[in-house]
Amino acid sequence: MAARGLFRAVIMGPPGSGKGTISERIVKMFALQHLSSGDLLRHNIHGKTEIGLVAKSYIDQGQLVPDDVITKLILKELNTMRSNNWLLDGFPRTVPQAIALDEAHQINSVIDLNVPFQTIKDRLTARWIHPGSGRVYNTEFNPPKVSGIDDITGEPLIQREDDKPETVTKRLKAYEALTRPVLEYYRNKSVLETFSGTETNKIWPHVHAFLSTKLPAVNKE
Ligand SMILES: Nc1nc2c(ncn2[C@@H]2O[C@H](COP(=O)(O)OP(=O)(O)O)[C@@H](O)[C@H]2O)c(=O)[nH]1
Ligand SMILES: Nc1ncnc2c1ncn2[C@@H]1O[C@H](COP(=O)(O)OP(=O)(O)O)[C@@H](O)[C@H]1O
Repeated sequence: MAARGLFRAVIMGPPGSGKGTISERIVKMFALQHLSSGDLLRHNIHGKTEIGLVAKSYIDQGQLVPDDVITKLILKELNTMRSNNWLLDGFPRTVPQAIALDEAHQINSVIDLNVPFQTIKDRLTARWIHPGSGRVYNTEFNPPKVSGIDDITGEPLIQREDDKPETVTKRLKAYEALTRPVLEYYRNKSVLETFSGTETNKIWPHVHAFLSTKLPAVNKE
């Protein structure tokens, strides 16, 4: 249960708040292993697994995947990461998920990205991803070197089906109803650290400073 000496963190925030972007920086700087529930689900959809087929119908509608499906998937994956420091991105998103996670692992810190909804809506329509790695780009904020092409592999980028404006609105509603209570859950456990702002480059130094008090950096900025 409590893994002594290991650092286990969760990054939360509404869709488009910068979880993927900030996770990439954290992983580079602090060498945590990153597990993104959205990336894992998209791999399953791409591979046409049973879970992928179930998940796709919910994701395309802007709804959360059922708790039992995602919880089983994530806990199984975390079992392969027992000796690592890790950063969980996109899970838990409901209170039952948070309770199930607590029963299996002790969480040291929850990083909450508090970004206004209007800022988010504008960002998501400009988001492009490399489906193989989960690398994320934005035509305005961090464009790829060559339009439509991943910087590292040279493979094509795609736009996510669920980044259409009407689906984004549904995802933000699901966040309000189901995910916001998770913040309260972690606040009561005194592990919640909230970072507010509208720009990742302004939020990042604060996240970096916070994590520096918990972990040694392995890279310079
Ligand atoms: N304009 C702008 N775009 C950003 C900023 N930070 C991240 N993005 C982009 O916004 C989109 C959502 O960010 P992402 O990290 O995928 O958020 P997530 O959905 O919380 O994982 C991506 O296209 C990012 O490249 C920012 O400060 N300004
Ligand atoms: N913990 C989870 N519980 C339920 N559904 C999830 C979870 N994580 C991801 N999903 C599903 O996958 C979709 C995409 O997730 P993700 O890539 O994390 O989105 P974003 O980064 O934009 O917040 C979500 O809208 C939801 O349908």
